[in-house]
Amino acid sequence: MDFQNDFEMDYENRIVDTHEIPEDNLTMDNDNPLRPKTLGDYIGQDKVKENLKIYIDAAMQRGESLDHVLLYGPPGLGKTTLSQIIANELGVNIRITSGPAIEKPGDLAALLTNLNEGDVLFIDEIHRLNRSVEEILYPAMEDFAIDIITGKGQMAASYHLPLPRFTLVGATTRAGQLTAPLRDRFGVTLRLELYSPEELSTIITRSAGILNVDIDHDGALELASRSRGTPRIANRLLKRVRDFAQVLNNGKVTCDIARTALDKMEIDELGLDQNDRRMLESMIKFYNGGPVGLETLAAAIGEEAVTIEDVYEPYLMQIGFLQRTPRGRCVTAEGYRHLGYDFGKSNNQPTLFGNN
Ligand SMILES: Nc1ncnc2c1ncn2[C@@H]1O[C@H](COP(=O)(O)OP(=O)(O)OP(=O)(O)O)[C@@H](O)[C@H]1O
Ligand SMILES: [Mg+2]
Repeated sequence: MDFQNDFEMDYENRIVDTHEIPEDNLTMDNDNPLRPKTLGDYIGQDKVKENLKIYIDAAMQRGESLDHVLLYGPPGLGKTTLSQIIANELGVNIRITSGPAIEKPGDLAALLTNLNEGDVLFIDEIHRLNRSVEEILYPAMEDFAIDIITGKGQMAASYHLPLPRFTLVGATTRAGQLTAPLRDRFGVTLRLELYSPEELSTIITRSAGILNVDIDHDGALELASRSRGTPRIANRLLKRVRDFAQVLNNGKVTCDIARTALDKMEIDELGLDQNDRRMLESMIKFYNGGPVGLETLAAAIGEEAVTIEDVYEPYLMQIGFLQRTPRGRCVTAEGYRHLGYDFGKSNNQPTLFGNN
């Protein structure tokens, strides 16, 4: 069966991709004005905020550094933002790096020895640290010290280097890929959830205020309900819809304008774009709705398995269109209906032109 080409997708310009793209940051210095700076400005994630506030207050009252914090959840939900808020609330500096950027143990040693007492070291994609670097991190996190070995053979010498008491904030989309020794060294583990449309509409209204965009309540809610539970997408859609509003409606974003713009961008009323629909459709047409294994599915639609897991699945599962079973992924009856197919019928043809 040669359907590979039919299902090649346009990933490069996928507006609902949850990963960061340069235009998400409005300024070159990475100081995105849409990023809330305090816990009070950070919308949603109430459980996470409540707990974090207590840990931060307690640490500050004792005059100690905050325990190491692990943040996990799908891309674009606010892990980087939250790490900056943590440093801000603690009144300390933050150093930002990522797992793949730290290549050698020496790179990490340099970062650690340059920290001040109480500082936050943020390591994004911490599941991608290499082994030799990770091993330096264990004693650094636990004993606030590292052992550095210089020279070789008889000339080798080991130095025990004490470090300031710092707070490591690690972020990952996949907590399951962290090694057990690393995971165990975090005192606080917080899981970020997809946002509700109401929360996203508050985020959109706040961002619109910062960007000077005139948007009404229904316009914000319409954008919110198509943002896949993800603030990064909500902000991105707002910027695109602003252009339509400017040309078609004197700059005012209403429900109608939001709808027109999103329809033109082929993002349906639930936030699914062509890629989501094609993935579900290929599962229905070629695998009878599943179960189909992740790798098979990835090959069929010409996409990486990790992207399917990180980007497509969290939202499709959240809205109940996709299920993960031990034998593979399945499209649910709801998913069939949304795409306009009959559930439980083989050799499926769309009943109508779909529901969208
Ligand atoms: N709770 C929130 N309230 C308001 N805006 C938010 C919130 N969370 C995230 N944002 C906005 O969403 C954007 C993306 O957030 P952020 O970069 O922190 O995501 P992330 O979880 O670090 O993603 P990644 O996993 O891709 O690094 C930010 O620029 C910010 O404007
Ligand atoms: Mg980030």
